Amino acid sequence: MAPRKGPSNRMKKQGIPEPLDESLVTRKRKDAPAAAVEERGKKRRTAKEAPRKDAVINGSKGKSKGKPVKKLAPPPVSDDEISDNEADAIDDPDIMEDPLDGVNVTGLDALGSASDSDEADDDEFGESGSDVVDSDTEVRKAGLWSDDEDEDDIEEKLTAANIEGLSRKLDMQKAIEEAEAQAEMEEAALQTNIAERPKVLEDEQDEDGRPISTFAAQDLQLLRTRLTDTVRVLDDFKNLAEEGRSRAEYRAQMLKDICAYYGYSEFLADKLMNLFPAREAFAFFEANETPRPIVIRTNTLRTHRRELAQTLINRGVQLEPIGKWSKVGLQIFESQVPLGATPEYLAGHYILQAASSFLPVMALAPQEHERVLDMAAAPGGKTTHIAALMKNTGCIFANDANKSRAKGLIGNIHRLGCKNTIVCNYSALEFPKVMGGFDRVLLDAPCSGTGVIAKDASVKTNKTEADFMKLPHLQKQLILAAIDSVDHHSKTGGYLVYSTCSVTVEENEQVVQYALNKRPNIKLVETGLTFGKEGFTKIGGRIFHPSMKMTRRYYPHAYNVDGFFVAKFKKIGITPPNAIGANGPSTNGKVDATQQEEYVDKTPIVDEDEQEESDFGGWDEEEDQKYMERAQRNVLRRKGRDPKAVLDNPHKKAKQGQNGAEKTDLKTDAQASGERVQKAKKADVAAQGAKVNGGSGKSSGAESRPRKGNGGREEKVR
Ligand SMILES: C[S@@+](CC[C@H](N)C(=O)[O-])C[C@H]1O[C@@H](n2cnc3c(N)ncnc32)[C@H](O)[C@@H]1O
Repeated sequence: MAPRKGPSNRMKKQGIPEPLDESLVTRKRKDAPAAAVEERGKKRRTAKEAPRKDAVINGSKGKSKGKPVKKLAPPPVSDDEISDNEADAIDDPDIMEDPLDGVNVTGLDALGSASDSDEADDDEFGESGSDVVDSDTEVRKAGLWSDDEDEDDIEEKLTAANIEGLSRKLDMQKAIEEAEAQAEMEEAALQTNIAERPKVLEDEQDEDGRPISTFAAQDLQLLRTRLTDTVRVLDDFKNLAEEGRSRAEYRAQMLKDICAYYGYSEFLADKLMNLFPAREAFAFFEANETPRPIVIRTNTLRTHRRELAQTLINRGVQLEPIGKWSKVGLQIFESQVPLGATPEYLAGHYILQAASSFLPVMALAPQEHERVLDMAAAPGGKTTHIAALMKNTGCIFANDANKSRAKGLIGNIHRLGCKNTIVCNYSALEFPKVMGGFDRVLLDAPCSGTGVIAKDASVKTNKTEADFMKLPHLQKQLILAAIDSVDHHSKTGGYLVYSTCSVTVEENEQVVQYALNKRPNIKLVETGLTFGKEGFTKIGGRIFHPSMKMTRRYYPHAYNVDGFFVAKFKKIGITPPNAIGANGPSTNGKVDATQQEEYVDKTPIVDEDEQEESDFGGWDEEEDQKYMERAQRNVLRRKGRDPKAVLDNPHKKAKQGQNGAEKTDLKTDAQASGERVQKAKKADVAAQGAKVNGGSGKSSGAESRPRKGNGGREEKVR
């Protein structure tokens, strides 16, 4: 892969960033005009020309001066290379696939302290670990290497070994400061050049009433200027908007420019823009243009973080602890060796894992000797973290529906020395039927990957309305299966963590709300994570349960981590008999009298037709319907047909089947593929049911067996 141009976000310490400052924007689209490239080149040259501050670091000025900058190592071998056909719809946020690029720098802020459960005994860097970002040597030494005076010599050596990276860090800091100053000047000039109310909107409009742009989309500089102006206006509409112009017009302009500048489909850009105020939305899109830092997680089953850091530094890796919030993460600034092929990597001392992927496991907080289910586990970043936290005790069932990915999972489990883990290959929808009664369940759900666009830019254009119907539908089914796999009687646990690497409301709050609606026997609890934004309780006309505040959202522009969502539930009782779906722990020997009375429906959840509404209910079904209809109208419009004329056509209506299903070609792509998925799923479930039952082809019997606690009466099985 060609090296990235311009400084990378990887060099930034993970932490809460400065308020949006356009000067910090360093990376534009690859097709940016030559002027922009030239400008970046200048900045890089500035960085090189900036005087080094080696002496400030450790008094050994000149040590690294003149030392040829070695060619960087090839990209780390991804732990996720088995990912193949899943790539489209299912994103794996965990494994860093990008090559190391260029010099890496800048300060990390601690985002909070690691919870006790986060391998507390591995805190070799001490409390001051995060202070090492400071260029002051003394702080660095004390914080990074040890409090142990006997090890002064080693510390000295290590500090020297890391010196080149630190020196570059200072260079880069200086370059950034200069770039900031320059941008401030530009901004000031811009402010004086433009009228008080910037002229952003064109007078001409298209047939939809949207402004027509007078310059070509490839005029990126102009586009960017208009974008920042529009953001400014939306930020201070009262004072900056042109007279007679509405907020909607500015928003439409911004949407158009976001699509042109960053290359998003209008559909996705709109969805993402709706999550934030204009300024923050801009910061989000901007952050998606730069990769996140390379991070490795120390495998505490094999080594300690300090030991690992020492070894890697000796190999020419520049690194730092990730921040106070994790005691096992190391941020890599630069490496002379391929991180996916070092002896330590091969010996399983670490795994390349995105920082935000630590979070769901930290929230899960698995305890020693517990029984844990990781429902969608491949390639195993989180499973192996769970195993480490459990110190290889208890038992983890690591499941993934994708066989080839499950093979990679096995590879990682072996490499990292997890001995308490059993790998299985079911659709997680089957899980209450396969087995249940888990102390804790992690559902790191398949998702659209809108949190990892920096890693996979194809998400910008390849996600459709259909995806945002199919995926939430699957996620809703999975979360019910997950809940029903938890043992609410667990003495130590009874928890479920739901996570995605997506930032959309449909895949997060809506799924959580759905679970709360369908399972009154669960409640949201605090995640225990020390940073992260609260989940939405209200957005775009949707209202969620107040406890949604306890869920956590992570954004690239806010924390320099992949976009992520984490929710933690506690199961507080049996699933009531009228609940939709399954509930059925009985295989761990923990069945008691109460459970005997429990409604046990081990049927995989394949349909949601019969769902009742609740206080917050109604929105899921109606909402889905609304989207379906909108999608249908859009498809017709795209085909150049008038949706009103077609959809209200009595002839078409007459063609509808008895159940109201559309039998004409009016079905949207979304509907058609949704149905195909349902059919395939049913077939798959049937086949897997056969597999579970020894390949006899018979069902488990759950479908025909009278339900317990129901007076022998047959429950309706979907
Ligand atoms: C986000 S990735 C999981 C990443 C993993 N937890 C980790 O930390 O390495 C989602 C996974 O869900 C799996 N998956 C998709 N549908 C599934 C289903 N119905 N049952 C189980 N796993 C499924 C995919 O194969 C994919 O590996």
